Amino acid sequence: MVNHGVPVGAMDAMLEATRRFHEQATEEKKGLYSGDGRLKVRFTSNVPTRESDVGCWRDILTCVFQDDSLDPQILPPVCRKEAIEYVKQMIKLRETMAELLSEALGLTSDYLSNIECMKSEALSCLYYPFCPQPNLTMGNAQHSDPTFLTVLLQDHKICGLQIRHQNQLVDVPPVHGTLIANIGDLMQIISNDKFKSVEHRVLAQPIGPRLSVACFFHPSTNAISKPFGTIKELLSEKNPPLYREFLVHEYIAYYKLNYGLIASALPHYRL
Ligand SMILES: O=C(O)CCC(=O)C(=O)O
Ligand SMILES: [Fe+2]
Repeated sequence: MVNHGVPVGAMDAMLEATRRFHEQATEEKKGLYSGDGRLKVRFTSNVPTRESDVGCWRDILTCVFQDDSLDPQILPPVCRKEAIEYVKQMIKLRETMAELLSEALGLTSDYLSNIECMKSEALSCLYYPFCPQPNLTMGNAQHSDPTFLTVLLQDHKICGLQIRHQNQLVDVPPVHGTLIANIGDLMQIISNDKFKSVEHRVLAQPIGPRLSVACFFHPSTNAISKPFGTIKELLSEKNPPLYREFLVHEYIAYYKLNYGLIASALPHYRL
């Protein structure tokens, strides 16, 4: 868990703003309801569209800050100020994390920043309502994130998040004022398995609502159009690439198509 100076006030305000958005009347939210992943701001709910889809017990407000920016006017007024401030803090944290992760890989500290693999943020403001039959569903099916890095802010009153550790699912009890940094699949690929993405899930529960805000870091517009592959500097005769090159949007499309059916798209890209 890390917190490099993100004010606790900005974190609490973001969770409260998430609650405010979701607890509005349906009339207020329905204009943003859409399954069109190209929209920068959209509201989605638990509606599987195919028979094989896994439905999850939660609603999501997604706000995409492509290249670190988003027109404030399209953000819902009930959470506009808080989301802008929170993303500002996430960008600062991203800069620190990019340096630390570059150095941990034995690269120059500006390496990950230069390849712009985390230069955009998709803020996912999650609301898991009270569930009357929690044994029949999940809050979030088991998965690893198809991102480079995820910074997760979770409700400090209600548990539910579990990660897979040594083949067992273990609870991650929330601690007020802390954030969780999860390596995503795409970082695992470019680091040639030096960093490992973490599988996790969220239980549906007979208490609620549980709130969380995930900040998914993905590439800049410039970087996202080209294929990514293992960082060349990490390769040698003894360390051949373990994965084939990938286009980020293809990776995400494969992940979405199989959400809930497989935990990770990594094996699909393994050489
Ligand atoms: O709500 C949480 O704590 C986790 C959410 C999550 O894993 C995701 O949205 O990818
Ligand atoms: Fe996740």
